Amino acid sequence: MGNPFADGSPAFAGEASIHTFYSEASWIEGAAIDQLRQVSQRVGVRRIAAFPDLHPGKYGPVGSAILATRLYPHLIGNDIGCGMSLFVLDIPARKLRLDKVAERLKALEGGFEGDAAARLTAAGLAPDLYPEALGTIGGGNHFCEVQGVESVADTQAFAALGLSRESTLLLVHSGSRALGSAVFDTIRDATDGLDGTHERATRYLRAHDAAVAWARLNRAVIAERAADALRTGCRLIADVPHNLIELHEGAFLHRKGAAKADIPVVPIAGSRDSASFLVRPTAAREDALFSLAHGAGRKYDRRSMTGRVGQTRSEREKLARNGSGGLVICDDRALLIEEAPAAYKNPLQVIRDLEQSGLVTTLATLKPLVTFKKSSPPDKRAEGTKRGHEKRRSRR
Ligand SMILES: Nc1nc2c(ncn2[C@@H]2O[C@H](COP(=O)(O)O)[C@@H](O)[C@H]2O)c(=O)[nH]1
Ligand SMILES: [Mn+2]
Repeated sequence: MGNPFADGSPAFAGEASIHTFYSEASWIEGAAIDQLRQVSQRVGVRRIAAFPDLHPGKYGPVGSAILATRLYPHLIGNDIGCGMSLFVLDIPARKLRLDKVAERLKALEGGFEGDAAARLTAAGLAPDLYPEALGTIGGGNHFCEVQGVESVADTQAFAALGLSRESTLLLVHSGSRALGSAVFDTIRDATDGLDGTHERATRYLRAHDAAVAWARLNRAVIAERAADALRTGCRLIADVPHNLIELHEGAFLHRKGAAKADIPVVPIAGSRDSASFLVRPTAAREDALFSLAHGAGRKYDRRSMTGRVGQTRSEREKLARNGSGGLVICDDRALLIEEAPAAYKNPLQVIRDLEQSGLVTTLATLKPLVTFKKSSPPDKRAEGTKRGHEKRRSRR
């Protein structure tokens, strides 16, 4: 894999500088580098930071932060506000029986039975803003994962967060569900981006901000539901969105699969069969556009996973477990294959590159114990989304 920007120095293509934070050892697809170049040549794009989880996306590079004087909703796509929230559960890992945890987490399959409208209102959102979807994980690679602590690199900093080797963590990856898609639908024709002063841009940004807040609340409700199912409590350690737009020095900072790094600690996901990490962003890094890798990043796209793994029954059975005895709950065979650990890059290399670039120090390495992935048949998924859109449209 060619890596023309491996030294971390800016390369210029068009007007924009591209800073990369990955080494030659990282797996970077040529198609992702092509996307970086294309974005760098777009009107108003000033600076780009690209991380070791970089991979090609539908509308642009995933694993990158892009500063532009023009607004590009397509760089973010439909899952506005998607992110990772890390919680600590009020139960030590040694007390967990994984088969029981797996059984109980199946409660996440259904909808949230609490007062969604009240939760939305309390979060400053309209009570009728997709209450039916609140607290649900969604498909794709969204997940809710119970994790143990594999090792602690900075005991003091870890303890300051109220965490120890004994802790049980819960990592929730989800976004704004059908709300984000509906917001994106309103702007889908704006493939050349928008002038930020235009009224359409203002309207999009208002709806975008609501979707970001909705996604954050969604992760919190998912965590509460998981903790309830496990008959315990939970406390937030960090909520870190990785698909969003923020204002930065009068320009638009687009993060697509790039974690916000201007917060104290950031979870970086691996896969359901590899380590995830809790890191501390080192300092305000303007060159990295105050961002970090958000995960391992895809090595193979979903479609190309079919045929690569899960060919035999025993291979499929293996996919429902991880290498260290952890469990995976996913009754959708296609999803199990599309999201197999082999679909992802090596998260250790991602962390090595971030550390070597001076962007993070690692606090702890976390290991997957039970991974819950939402799985409803594809026809139901499409139906749910369509229904959501129609409902919103009729309200407008
Ligand atoms: N700990 C786990 N990490 C996972 C799992 N499935 C995917 N992943 C990681 O999350 C990011 C999310 O990517 P996004 O672009 O869709 O936001 C991905 O890069 C993987 O590293 C899992 O089951 N457990
Ligand atoms: Mn995501």
